[in-house]
Amino acid sequence: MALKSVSLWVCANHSHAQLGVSDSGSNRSVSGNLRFDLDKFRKWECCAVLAQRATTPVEDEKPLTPGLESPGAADQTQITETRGFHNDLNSLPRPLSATDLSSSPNDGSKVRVAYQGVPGAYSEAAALKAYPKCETVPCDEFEAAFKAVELWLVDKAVLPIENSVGGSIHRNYDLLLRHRLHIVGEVQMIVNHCLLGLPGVRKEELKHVLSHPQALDQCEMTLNKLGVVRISADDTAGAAQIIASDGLRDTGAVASARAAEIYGLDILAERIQDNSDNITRFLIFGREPIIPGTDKPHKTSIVFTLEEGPGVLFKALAVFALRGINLSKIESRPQKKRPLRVVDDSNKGSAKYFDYLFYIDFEASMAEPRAQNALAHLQEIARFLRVLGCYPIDTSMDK
Ligand SMILES: O=C(O)C(=O)C[C@]1(C(=O)O)C=C[C@@H](O)C=C1
Repeated sequence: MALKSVSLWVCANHSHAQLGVSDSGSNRSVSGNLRFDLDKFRKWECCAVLAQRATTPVEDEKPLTPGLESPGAADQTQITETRGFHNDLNSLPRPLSATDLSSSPNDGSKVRVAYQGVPGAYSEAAALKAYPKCETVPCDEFEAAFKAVELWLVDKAVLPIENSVGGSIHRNYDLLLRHRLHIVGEVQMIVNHCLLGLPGVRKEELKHVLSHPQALDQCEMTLNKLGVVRISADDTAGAAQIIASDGLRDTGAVASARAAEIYGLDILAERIQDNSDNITRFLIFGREPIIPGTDKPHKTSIVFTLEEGPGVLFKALAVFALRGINLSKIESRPQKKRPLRVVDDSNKGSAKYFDYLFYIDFEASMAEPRAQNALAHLQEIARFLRVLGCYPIDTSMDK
């Protein structure tokens, strides 16, 4: 079976997306129209070209069946013939559909996913929740995970963005502006912290507790009762690893039950978080935006800045209220006198000064006209506006 290199391209046009496949082996290319209104999505998401490489067994190619996308698509499909094209319908590739454009199968079996921390970190568990069969790739810092995606070392990165007790993790919002990645999904997870110690150690013997600062904050009351000194670590599982490798008998770690298993520690106490509903929301970042649908509830994340003046924020928020769009998150961050390097569409960075950055998550898909109209309206008011991503809402916690 001959393996040939196939490159897939999508080019958003005014009222639809042009989509094509070129096959370097036979030097032929096929293009067609994807019946999907990408026009406004493209404008906001800057998805002028989505490119992806695939290696496809040529014998597996299926016949081209115009009209797969929706009734009436057949009359819009064009086939461009180049050298070596033969008129055998059975050997033609089938048209790509919007679902083909997500670069991975649903179980994530071919996906490499970066996360910050070491094995056993909650971020790794979040990556496995999003892509159950993925290969997880530990990174020492958030930024390393962003770079790993940009450099094609991994396919995705899963990073924490907010916690129901600790609030937002702004560092990751800042990194989003500095890197040209897109939010392609979210994962919500109940985080049940355990107190871990070396085998045989009792919790009364502990003088110090080591963990990620967010985890220490989430267990404040329990740790106060224990009267231990808190020490910050890069991540929860990293804390467990240090205790195991350094044999620290007077030090415990706040980490997951899985970290206890991996590093051979005892679980001295379970569910030690102050709030039993301790939920962390993680975002999945990818190189290309996903094509938003309307088949399931979607969320769109944006960041914008406004001119100084009375009522400007009120006007900005009204663009959503007027269209009945629910906001699930709003956050402002002072940026005064702090230049932010923002990467533009040409991938060049420039230092910009903003008074405040406003981050909003709203519950609508960019495929919906009301969302497109709201953003068109917002752009009239905003000095800077970027769509960070449009992605399906993780409803698994609601069940
Ligand atoms: O340290 C970990 O295990 C992480 O995945 C990081 C992190 C965070 O940054 O919020 C993730 C979930 C918990 O809220 C605590 C820590």
